[in-house]
Formats: sequence, C-alpha cells, structure tokens
Amino acid sequence: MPRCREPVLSQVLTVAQMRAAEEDLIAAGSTVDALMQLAGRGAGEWVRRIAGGGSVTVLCGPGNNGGDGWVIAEYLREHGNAVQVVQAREPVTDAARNAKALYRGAVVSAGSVTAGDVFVDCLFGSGLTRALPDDLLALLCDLAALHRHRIAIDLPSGIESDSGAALNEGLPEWSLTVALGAWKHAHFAMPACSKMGAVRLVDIGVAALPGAARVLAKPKLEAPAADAHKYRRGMLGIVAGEMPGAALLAATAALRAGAGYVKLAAQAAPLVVPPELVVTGDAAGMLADARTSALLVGPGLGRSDEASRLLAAALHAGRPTVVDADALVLLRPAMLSGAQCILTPHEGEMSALERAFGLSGAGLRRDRALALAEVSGAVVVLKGPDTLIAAPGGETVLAPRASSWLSVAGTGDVLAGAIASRLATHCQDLEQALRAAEEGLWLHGEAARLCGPAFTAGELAHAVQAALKACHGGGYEGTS
Ligand SMILES: NC(=O)C1=CN([C@@H]2O[C@H](COP(=O)(O)OP(=O)(O)OC[C@H]3O[C@@H](n4cnc5c(N)ncnc54)[C@H](OP(=O)(O)O)[C@@H]3O)[C@@H](O)[C@H]2O)[C@@H](O)CC1
Ligand SMILES: Nc1ncnc2c1ncn2[C@@H]1O[C@H](COP(=O)(O)OP(=O)(O)O)[C@@H](O)[C@H]1O
Ligand SMILES: [K+]
Repeated sequence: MPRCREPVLSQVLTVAQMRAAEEDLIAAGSTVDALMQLAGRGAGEWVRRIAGGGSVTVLCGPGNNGGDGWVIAEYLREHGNAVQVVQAREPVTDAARNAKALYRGAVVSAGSVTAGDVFVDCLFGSGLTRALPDDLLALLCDLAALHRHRIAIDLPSGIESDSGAALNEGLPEWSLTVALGAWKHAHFAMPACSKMGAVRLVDIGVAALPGAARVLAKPKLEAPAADAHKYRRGMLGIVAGEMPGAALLAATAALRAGAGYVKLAAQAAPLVVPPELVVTGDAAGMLADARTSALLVGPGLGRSDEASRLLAAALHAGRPTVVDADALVLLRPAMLSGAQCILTPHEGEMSALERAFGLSGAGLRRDRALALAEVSGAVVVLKGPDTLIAAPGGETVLAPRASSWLSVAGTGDVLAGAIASRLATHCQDLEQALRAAEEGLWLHGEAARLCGPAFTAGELAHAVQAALKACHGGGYEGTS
C-alpha cells in the first residue's frame, strides 16, 4: 500500500527504511531505472556546478551506486564536460547495466587516468556490507589523489550507512557528498560526517516513513505576545553551586534566548554579575515561587552532598527542568518523579547516566540516547561533534555538523542555558520539552557559526541573541 506522496526532505533513513521508501515509490508507479535517472541527473547537476567546464572522472562500482555513476557521466557528457569512467567492477544489477548501456562516453583503465578537475566516487553507496578489498581501496585513494575536487555520491565508499563507521583506514576526504533520495544516518554521525565535506540532498520524491529520524531544523520563533510581560514570557530559575561561573555562562545565554526573566540562586554571589541578572541567596524561595516556569540545575553545581541536596530539591519542585553537567553525575532514577526533564550529557556524563539507570551503554549513540530517554522519561540531548536529541516515544533529531570551535570549556553551559530559556518560554505546555531542546540546540549551533573562529564561551553566550534574531518570524512591526 503506497504511503502519502508528499516528499519529505528532512527525514534521515536507515538502509532498511530507504529500501522501503524505494518500494513505496515503485508501488506508486516509478521504476528503479527512473529513480536512478532522477537521482543521477540531480547529482550530475551538483557535479557540473563544481566542475564548471572542467574534466570529470567517475569511478563506478557493481551496484546501483555504480549505476548512478553511469547516469552522472552521461549527464556531464551531454553538458559538454570531458568525462571518463573507470569501471571498478562490471554492473551486477539490471538498473546499473541499463544505465551503463545509455552512456556514450569514454571508459578508461585506472592506469591511464591523469590529473583532472573532479573525481566522482560511485564505487559503493548504501549497499556496502563490508570493508573495501585492498585493490578497490587503493584504486579509490589513487584516483582521489589525482583530482582537485572530490565528490562522493550518496555516501563516501567505505562508510557504513547506518552507523557512520569507516570500514577501512585511510579513506579519502571529500569536498562534497551528494545524498540521494534521503539523508542517511552516516551523514550526521562521526567519524563519517567529518570526512564528507559539504553535504547536499537530491530529491527523488521519497515520502514520509514512519519512525524515521529527522534533521534539526531552523526554528520559527515569534515575538512575545502584544500583552506579554516578563513572567508570562517565562521565568527561568538557575540553581548555582560551587562554581558560579558556569551558571553565569548559562544565565548569559538564557537572557538572550527568549525567557522574560532569569534568576540565579547562589549561596555566594558571583564577583561579576550582569545587571540584568537577578541573583538570590534564597534557592528554596525561587523553587517555591509559582512564577518560576522552568529550572536549570547542573552547571558548576559540584558533586558534594550539598549539590545532591540542591539537585533533589530542584527536581522535587516539579517544574520542567534542564539537568546538565555535575547534576547528571549525581542524578538517580528515583529523583526524576514528576518533573519533565531535559538531560544534556556529553559522552562521559552519558556513561554515568547509563550506569545509574542500569543501561548497557552498548550500541549506536542514537540507540543509547533513545534507551535513556525511554527509561528516564526525559528528553536526552547527547552532545559531541555529532549531537543528537532523543525523546521518550522514539523521536530522534540529528544536528548538522556544528563548528569544531565549540570544543572549548563552557560551551556546554551555554547550550544548557539556551535550552532552559526556551523551556521557560514554553512552560504552558509540558509536552514542549523536545521543542525547547531543538530550539536551544539550533541557537547554539548558529551562535557558534556566527562567532567564527576561536570564540570564548562568553562570546558564544552573547551571540545567542544574534542567532535568535536569525530565526525570528516577526510579530513586532513598530511604526515607520
Ligand atoms: N534506494 C533507492 O531508492 C535508490 C538508490 N540509489 C542508489 O543505489 C545505491 C544502493 O545500491 P545497492 O544496494 O546496489 O548498493 P551499492 O552500494 O551500489 O553496492 C552494492 C553492491 O556492492 C557489493 N558489495 C558491498 N560491499 C562490498 C565490498 N566491501 N566489496 C565489494 N563488493 C561489495 C554488493 O554485493 P554483495 O554484498 O552481495 O557481495 C552489491 O553487489 C544507493 O547508495 C544509491 O546510490 C539511487 O539510484 C536512487 C534510488
Ligand atoms: N568538535 C566539536 N564539533 C562540534 N561541536 C562540538 C565539538 N566539541 C564539542 N562540541 C559541542 O560543544 C559543547 C561542549 O559541551 P560540554 O562537553 O558540556 O563542555 P563544557 O562542560 O566545557 O561546557 C557541546 O554542545 C558539544 O556538542
Ligand atoms: K559513493
């Protein structure tokens, strides 16, 4: 039974889901050959944009990824590029054989290829099942080394689609990877995503697949309602601990991510406090205040008995709560009753949580995050170069690659502050935790992009405002 025909470009598919999508398209009247023409010509257009009028070498493997290669080669030939195909293996599928038969250009031996402009990798795509044999790895690397630009079609050969694992050592790096039909998990998972260069997607009409992950999207944010006031916009309470600097960083970001009021509860007031931040020594009062719409606990909390007590008190308050940093190490399952939480672990904190919640810690990052979300009832933001969000019920959101300049102390505190601020603004609806996590994560990535190289966590926190501006749908027009 064909599914809804509306194409969806934001979904991220496993190999099995991609096969199901292909079957749906065929059931709806398409053919493998037609899909290959659509995909190959779409990819060919990307190659043409990079190549300009330059020369192109296409390496074709035995499967349908190789079939795409023959289509790309013919497309470029028709558009006047000098094209040569190196056939690594004879085509083994009907569609690949048919695509080869339609190609009217040169087929050359690998040894005769001289330096050229663009190399296109159509050796293997999502059908790769094991490491490349030595002869194919050498062929791939040698041809890649001879060309100025390298473009991988669907996936770089040697990369496992569902996990993003590199099945060989010494694989080439790519300037562009053109995904066909839908994103695959490897496009967002380390180490694969760090080798792909820019990534682009060719639409072949794939419709929504149930249970598919999706890509983190730019949020659409509105100005506060005309009758908004600071409490209605959301009051965020931040519980500080031994090192108030981390909580201050979170507060600096939170002040710029939409909350109307940000309050910091600290035993000892930090030495430097921005004037717009309210600091109170009365944590209990802040937790009891009915106007406190969301909480953040963890940055700089410490791991003392007092820190545990503060964490338990914060979670006992029953507000939507972001649990970050030290609080993730102190967290125990029994503390989580009632409050809707967002957990924001990096890999080390994730391991601690898995121990605390009796999880094995085995498997892919997305499966581990989903397992934690399921057992804890919390939204999980698993941080790293390939950050992802998992929600109870199975929703998974994958972040595009963010700036590697984020690898500096304090940027996690900024993320927690941004997410908590979004959580405070959505406090009316407890179902909004996933949305808040997505918005905060997007703002964080965009702030990093806007900062450029070598920023501090403080500069990143300030840039959250510019990031928010970039996704603002308006609402306040003023007069002119
Ligand atoms: N789905 C769609 O809608 C569309 C898909 N399209 C395209 O199809 C691609 C998937 O095609 P595919 O399934 O034929 O897989 P592909 O990667 O070409 O190779 C599989 C072949 O390689 C072999 N093989 C595997 N590993 C190997 C190794 N290490 N060393 C040596 N051999 C190895 C394997 O054989 P076996 O494992 O049985 O030995 C099999 O013969 C996809 O990435 C996209 O480009 C588009 O046309 C648009 C529509
Ligand atoms: N190499 C990288 N590429 C992209 N993002 C990164 C990289 N390294 C770290 N990050 C991001 O920076 C943040 C670091 O957070 P965290 O590890 O908690 O650091 P800290 O505790 O110092 O604040 C996370 O959002 C993480 O996803
Ligand atoms: K490929």
